[in-house]
Amino acid sequence: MMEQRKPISVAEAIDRVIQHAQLLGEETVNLFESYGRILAQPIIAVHDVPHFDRSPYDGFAIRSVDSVGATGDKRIEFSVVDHIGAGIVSNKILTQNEAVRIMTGAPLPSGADAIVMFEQTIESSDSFTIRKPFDALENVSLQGEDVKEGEEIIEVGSLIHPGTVALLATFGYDKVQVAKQPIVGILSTGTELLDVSEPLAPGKIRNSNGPMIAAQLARMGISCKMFGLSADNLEASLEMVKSAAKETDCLITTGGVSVGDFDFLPAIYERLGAEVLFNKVAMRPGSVTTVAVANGRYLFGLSGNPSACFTGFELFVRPALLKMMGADKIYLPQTTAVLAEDFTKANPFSRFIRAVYDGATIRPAGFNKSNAVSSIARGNALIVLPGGSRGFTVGDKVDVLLLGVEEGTVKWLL
Ligand SMILES: Nc1nc2c(c(=O)[nH]1)N[C@H]1C(S)=C(S)[C@@H](COP(=O)(O)OP(=O)(O)OC[C@H]3O[C@@H](n4cnc5c(N)ncnc54)[C@H](O)[C@@H]3O)O[C@H]1N2
Ligand code: MOO
Ligand SMILES: [Mg+2]
Repeated sequence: MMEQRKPISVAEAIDRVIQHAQLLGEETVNLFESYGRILAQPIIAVHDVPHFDRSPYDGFAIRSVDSVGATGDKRIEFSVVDHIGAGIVSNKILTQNEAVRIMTGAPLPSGADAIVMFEQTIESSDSFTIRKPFDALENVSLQGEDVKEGEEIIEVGSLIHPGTVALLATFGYDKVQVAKQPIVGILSTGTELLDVSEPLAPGKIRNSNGPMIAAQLARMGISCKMFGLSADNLEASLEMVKSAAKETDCLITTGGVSVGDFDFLPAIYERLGAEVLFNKVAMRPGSVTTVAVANGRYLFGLSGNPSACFTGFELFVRPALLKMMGADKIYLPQTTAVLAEDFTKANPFSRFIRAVYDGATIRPAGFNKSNAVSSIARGNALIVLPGGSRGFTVGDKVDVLLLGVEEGTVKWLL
């Protein structure tokens, strides 16, 4: 008789998965290769930024005391004693009514404490006049105004994005300590599967899950080992899973996890002596998603149905891999949006609907069954409807999970 599987909630399933994440350790990479990695050391300011007082404008550096009393009728004149651009240090010490012609980014000369913009002067050959007094430190970019030495600016576990790279460069990190990345394998099971380049044949379909998961990993900056295809044969699949698992921290299989006569993953987990964390989740699609652990390695048994496979990756594989790298934000970004289309179907389980989100409203991305591939391609987000609900209509506020931000919008919205 067929085993009865007991569904657990999505939250419980995610919890069980991430509890088994083992940290992978650290490595050093070049700054130029650090984008997208997880920071393994905090960024602590090793000096003030900027580390000297500087001019934020093109103009003249003056002593503010010399500008006292300046008006439109009683302009005060300064004589220009030096001329510097960014990167040059003036060796002049300003005395009464002297000024240095100074460009944006250049250090304030000794004695100077204010900057007059070109636009605030009337210039002659070696002098200029001003029509208003300047306060001490007026128009000065002060040492440490951006960052103070010793400040912790970015925490361990942060994703390195272009701004992080700029900060690392500022402090002279040409090498960066980052978390090691997991070695992830992908094995697509199914006698019906053809390689992408093969011509269609009766009853056969091309393997779309394997390349899709490789791209989902690539979106996280993680590469993978492709173990190809495995026909539905218990002994052969068992050998492939065994040898692939040996080479990986995390092996993702697709297909063969349900209750069919040729669904061999449950038997494979048993033969491996793997601990099955769950084999039924109260969600659609992806209810048969199975996660097991053997010898400290993850075995993700994602459903063969493309939409279920996609969703299983985003909900379970993604946070597990991020946790292995010590990342601090392991879950998909969430928001709420207004439904732009009725969704009246009942939701006995939590439902994840591939959807198109435009920054305000959201609508299902077309044909939305578990076996759909077109809606994964059209969608950029997932609508999340709670189990036990039904009858959502236009205008209802719904929960949304965002899936990557590679793509922009068609229109400028502000
Ligand atoms: N009696 C029951 N039947 C089914 C149940 C159930 O509870 N009782 N669950 C259904 C649900 S829900 C899903 S989802 C599927 C899951 O099936 P498997 O994970 O075992 O996957 P397969 O049977 O191998 O394939 C399902 C489907 O997906 C296609 N497929 C498989 N691999 C790929 C691939 N790499 N690329 C593209 N498409 C793939 C495959 O041809 C099948 O059409 O089971 C239901 N049945
Ligand atoms: O696991 Mo199935 O995707 O619930 O449709
Ligand atoms: Mg099956």
